[in-house]
Amino acid sequence: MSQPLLKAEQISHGFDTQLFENIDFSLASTQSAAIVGRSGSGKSTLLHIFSTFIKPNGGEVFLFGEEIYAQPEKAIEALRRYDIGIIFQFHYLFKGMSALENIEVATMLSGETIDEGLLRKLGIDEVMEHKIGDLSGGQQQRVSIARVLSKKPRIIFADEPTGNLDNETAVLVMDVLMDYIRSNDAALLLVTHDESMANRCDTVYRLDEKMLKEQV
Ligand SMILES: Nc1ncnc2c1ncn2[C@@H]1O[C@H](COP(=O)(O)OP(=O)(O)OP(=O)(O)O)[C@@H](O)[C@H]1O
Repeated sequence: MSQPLLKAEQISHGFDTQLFENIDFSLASTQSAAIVGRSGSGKSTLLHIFSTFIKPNGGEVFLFGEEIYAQPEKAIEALRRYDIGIIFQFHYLFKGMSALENIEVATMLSGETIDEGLLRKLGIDEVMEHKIGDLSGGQQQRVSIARVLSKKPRIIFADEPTGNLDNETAVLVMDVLMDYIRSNDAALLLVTHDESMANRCDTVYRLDEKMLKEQV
């Protein structure tokens, strides 16, 4: 098998109390994985650790073969800009700008072009000229997903990407994410409370009692 895009070894972390200990994880290209678990178990924290945002108290995280937290901040910023796609609960769209301008910011920074087909698939092609502040929460969520995919990341980290969406739109967004990783040799790591979305991934892990266990 090819080298994993993401590999984590012996990850331990906590704030006031220890959240998890000695977690090993890996994800190869075209693979998808979901992390489920009760609220407060540390799923989002683990996702932040895997995606360059929190240096763990113990262990190492390798993205594309390089240990993230051993690299200078500039290299970490370049990873965020070009190679990883982040769909988090609070999507960082510029409210005063149009949907199109928001996506253009990402494509200009990464040197990619906007994929019109993707906008159509997400059902947002007709709201591209609208200001973000005039769109519904679900539309904003889909603009933020289009923005992430338009920069052609090699790995996508998503925290409740379908949280704001009705079931039909959630299914559509999962279809788009799955198509994307297959056709771009990318990978998807998802944190969700929605078991039906989790079950669409190749592997589902449960974070429980400080451990990450594959759910069978
Ligand atoms: N920066 C921080 N400083 C202190 N405590 C934090 C910080 N971030 C998270 N925590 C705490 O760590 C615990 C785990 O939080 P986290 O958001 O990772 O859980 P989660 O499993 O994703 O929860 P949910 O399913 O509700 O989103 C919580 O008790 C939270 O309050």
